[in-house]
Amino acid sequence: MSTVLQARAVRKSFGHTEVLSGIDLDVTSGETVVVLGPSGSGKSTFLRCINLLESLDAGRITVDGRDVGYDVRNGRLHELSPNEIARRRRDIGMVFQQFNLFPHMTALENIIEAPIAVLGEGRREATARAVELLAEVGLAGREKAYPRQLSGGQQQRVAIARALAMRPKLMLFDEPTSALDPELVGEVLATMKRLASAGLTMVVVTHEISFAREAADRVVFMDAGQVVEQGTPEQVIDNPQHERTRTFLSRFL
Ligand SMILES: Nc1ncnc2c1ncn2[C@@H]1O[C@H](COP(=O)(O)OP(=O)(O)OP(=O)(O)O)[C@@H](O)[C@H]1O
Repeated sequence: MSTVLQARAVRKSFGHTEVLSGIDLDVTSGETVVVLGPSGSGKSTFLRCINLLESLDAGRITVDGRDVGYDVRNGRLHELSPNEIARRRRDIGMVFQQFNLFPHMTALENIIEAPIAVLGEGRREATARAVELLAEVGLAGREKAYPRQLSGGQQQRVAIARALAMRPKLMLFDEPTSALDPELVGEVLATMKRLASAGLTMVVVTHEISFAREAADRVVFMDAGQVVEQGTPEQVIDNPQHERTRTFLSRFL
């Protein structure tokens, strides 16, 4: 299996506070990795570093062998041109807590916008793919719906389809269900489980332990900017080796 994501000794501080204290993580093609950890442990910051929304202070991140989070020449993200950032980000899809759909565009328009503008796909091709993707996320026939006409769970599934339309090599999910009403969480998790089973390479930050148990190939437990332990869901969730993992998990029992 080829390595899609490789993070090495990733460090990041905000002011004097070190939020990531040397993260190493490899994700192979087709793998679903769920990152668990207490609030403030650095999970979102790590995803944001992968997706060039934050610069690294030290370390290296590659996606599909290409440096993404760090300009090796000078180590400074803000010196990359917007075009260079867009180019490096192209292989990475990200789904946020808030769906961030364009409110004045239909579901279909939201999905086809970037493939046409960024990948240079033709409208016909992009539209055909968007129709397929909407079906894949359980929203067949909702092409013409505007975000306000959709539930939060449906909007989040459009956001997932929009990210998939860019044909990413890696998908990042940052607490994709935490802004949803409880009754809408299941439909989003079911979509994500289907994508995981279909072989999408995914890193998912979530507090949904049931999702980790059912969909993860590997669970990574982070605390205080470090990977404390990782392994299969059975290893990490059912037989945690570290006190910090046990304390965290005890909240969900
Ligand atoms: N842009 C920023 N400037 C300053 N501090 C930040 C910034 N972004 C994050 N932090 C701090 O970094 C720490 C880690 O935040 P992060 O969001 O990565 O944690 P998390 O594990 O994802 O938490 P949660 O589960 O609550 O989302 C927190 O103390 C947060 O306040």
